[in-house]
Amino acid sequence: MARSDAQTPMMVQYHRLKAEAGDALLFYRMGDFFELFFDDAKIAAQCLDIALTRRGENEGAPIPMCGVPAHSAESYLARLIKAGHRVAIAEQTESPAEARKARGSKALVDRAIIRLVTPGTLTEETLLAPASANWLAAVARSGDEWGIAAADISTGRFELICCEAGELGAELARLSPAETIADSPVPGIFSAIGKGGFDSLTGERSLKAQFAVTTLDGFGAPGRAELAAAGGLLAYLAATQRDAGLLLSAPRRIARGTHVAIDPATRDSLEITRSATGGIAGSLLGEVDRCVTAAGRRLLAADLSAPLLDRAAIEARLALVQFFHDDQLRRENIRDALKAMPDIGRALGRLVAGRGGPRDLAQLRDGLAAASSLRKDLESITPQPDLLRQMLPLLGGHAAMVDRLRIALVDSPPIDTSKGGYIAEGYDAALDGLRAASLDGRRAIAALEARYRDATGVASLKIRHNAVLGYHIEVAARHADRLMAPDSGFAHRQTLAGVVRFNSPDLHEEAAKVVEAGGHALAAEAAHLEELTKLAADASTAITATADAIARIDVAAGNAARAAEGQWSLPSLVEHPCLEIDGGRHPVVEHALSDSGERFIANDVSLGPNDRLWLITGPNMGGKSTFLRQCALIVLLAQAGCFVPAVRAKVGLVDRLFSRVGASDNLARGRSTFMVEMVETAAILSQATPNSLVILDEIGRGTSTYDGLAIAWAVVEAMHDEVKARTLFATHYHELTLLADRLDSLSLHHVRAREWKGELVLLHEVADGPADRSYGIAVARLAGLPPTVVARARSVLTKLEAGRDATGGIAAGLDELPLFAAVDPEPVADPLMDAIERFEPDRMSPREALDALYELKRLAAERS
Ligand SMILES: Nc1ncnc2c1ncn2[C@@H]1O[C@H](COP(=O)(O)OP(=O)(O)OP(=O)(O)O)[C@@H](O)[C@H]1O
Repeated sequence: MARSDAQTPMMVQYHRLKAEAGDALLFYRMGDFFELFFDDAKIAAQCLDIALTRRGENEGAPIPMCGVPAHSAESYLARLIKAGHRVAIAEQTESPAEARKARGSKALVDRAIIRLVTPGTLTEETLLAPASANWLAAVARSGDEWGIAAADISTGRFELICCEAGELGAELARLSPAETIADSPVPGIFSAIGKGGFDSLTGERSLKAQFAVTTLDGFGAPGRAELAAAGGLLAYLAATQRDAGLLLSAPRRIARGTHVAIDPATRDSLEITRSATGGIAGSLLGEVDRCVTAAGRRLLAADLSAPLLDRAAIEARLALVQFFHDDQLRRENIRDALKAMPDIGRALGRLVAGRGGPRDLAQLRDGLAAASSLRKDLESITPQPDLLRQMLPLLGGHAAMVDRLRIALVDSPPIDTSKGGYIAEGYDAALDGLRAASLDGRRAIAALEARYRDATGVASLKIRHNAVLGYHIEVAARHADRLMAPDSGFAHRQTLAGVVRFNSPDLHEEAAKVVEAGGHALAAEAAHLEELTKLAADASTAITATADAIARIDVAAGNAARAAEGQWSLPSLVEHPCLEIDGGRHPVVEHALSDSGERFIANDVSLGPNDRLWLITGPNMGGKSTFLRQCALIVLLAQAGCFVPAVRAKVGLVDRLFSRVGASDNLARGRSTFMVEMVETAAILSQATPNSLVILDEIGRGTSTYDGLAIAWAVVEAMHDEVKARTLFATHYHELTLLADRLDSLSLHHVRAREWKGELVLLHEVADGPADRSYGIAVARLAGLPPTVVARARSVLTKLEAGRDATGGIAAGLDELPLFAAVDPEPVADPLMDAIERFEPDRMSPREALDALYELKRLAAERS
């Protein structure tokens, strides 16, 4: 793409803009199209499945080109962004006529990049998923602290988060950003490079400027890492949005300890907002969601992604759910009212970004009016839960704006604003006058048409309008002679196959009136649109608060509906570490079973200080994994402020939630399955606290039996003696049940099964005590393993069991092993210390001493 001397001025301009766009695809506006050239064209043509053509030459080679119509560019943009591209939009900043006037007849139209469209900076309805937040996250580091600044400019949410390196993954996983940026790649996190500004001083300055404040104390005095991240974020937003406005609420500082820490592996394993296959269907979110607004769905996803730690805050949410749960009629009335509400948060986002239109204003008008009547409905009900009482005032207060929008806008404004017609009659007398003049002119033109038909005797004569000729008279070619006569009063304009077009002084005069009045009317409407948009933007804080309150009511009413539908119950929360669930169910598995006409068996759990580790054995397919996960999901739902699928649940608040499945396939991350399992287990052992809930499903199964059992054994001991978290541990290693004799707070449980007339019956019931047998071969038979193989397996098993009985099995003597805590930790190899001990300075030449120094530096670097 090097420039050649023979480049046209247009190509020179193109290359300048492309250099500015960097790795973004350049949409280069040419008339009614956005064109892409060179490699950009090849990428876009393939991604969009559109024709790749050629245009002119560059250095002797044809230039690949493809284009998309400007009026439908959004749908193409959506596909490119979804495929992971960024797009720079280069618009014409003057009309061809202006260019000619300013710089001569051959002047090139000026173009400039007006916006960089990236996944994290979208505001258009067509580019966003209605039910998902669209976060842009900037990550920065200061010393040992990491900061995240995250903004969703489609609704204005803005968060600042401070965390340690180990928590960064969990915090980002909570947000699940559409785009993550940093000033250099962050290990373990896929991040694009931002546009600079990642330092705390810039961050402080930019925040103060953005919110027009002189101190950041009002924002909770963010630390250096958060400020640096905010600096990077605001610089990126400025670079991508250019001159567009920015909807940003004051930053909410997410203090440490606000949310239950849930790392990415646990999120995947519990399928919280996304199922293993990637969609919402089959996830917890999909199963809980009964919201009727998109904003409600976004809030519910955020709630489930970040369960709370503060009991009062959770109970406030629960009280609101109960308020709707207890009165079905009230709930359904409110949900009906909510259903009709437009997404005012996102409409506001578009308006503030300068990409909104009269339709967005109409959405504000209708949404804010509906919010105010919702307030009236709710106000009349007593008693009200605290959260509702706090939110009610936020639903109103927009009467003046609603009134103004009501009189200013037509009922349902057109999508295409280029022809006007969105400002209502009676709002502006001058506009009405212009419209009347334009209408009079058009009437006069219609009258002219009738007059000319009479005068010429051509009944098919028409007065038409097009972009090139404006108003003109058109007759079929065979009648043209009558108008061609020099004294006819008509002036010839154009002859086409079949028709001939004319002008006349009267028509010219009337047309000028119409065009002038129409142009002025359009300009007047545009001015009103701008003014009304500003009015909305100025009230953005209050409108956002209304949007948030509506979403919270929708989430609570939806959860109440879900609870009523599935007989879910109000959980009780306590501060001490316990977990008591009667009749708990796994909502997703229950749903799947009911679809196939089967019944889910509810199960109980009871963990407390003296019984905090349950070791669960039982056959494959017996329901161990389901039981483990349902316990975690019930805790998660409870702390998110939702009712839970159980008859009764008492939840001691959990600070961290961990869920690990042994040797799950994770080749995508480039590690062996067993390695992943061990890395994740190590993370739990180092991060879980006595207030955590840990779920370990067949840890240790990814290696040889001896190694696996040894690891599982040691992990159980460590969980019990050191970590002391509430733990559910499912295993096939029956040998682990020996631990029950030694570990006081460990108890044995199993999922029940029976063999009946040679058939295995899985009861899916969790009962006390160890499983009597593993039933592995019976399950294999159930799965259709050939009878010969099953028979052979049985005889091998009999032999193995005989050997086990004779020797005491692979765990023989393990119960006499001293406790984990009493075992000396394995000495850790330290090459640096080894080297220091090996060197003998008295025997070294200066050269050897220098080499030794270099080696020490190298070893020290490896260690850090
Ligand atoms: N409580 C239950 N009631 C009814 N059916 C259940 C229940 N729990 C599990 N199931 C059914 O059993 C299947 C297997 O459950 P799950 O995966 O939990 O078993 P598992 O014991 O963990 O098996 P494995 O040891 O092979 O991993 C589920 O897909 C579901 O269809």
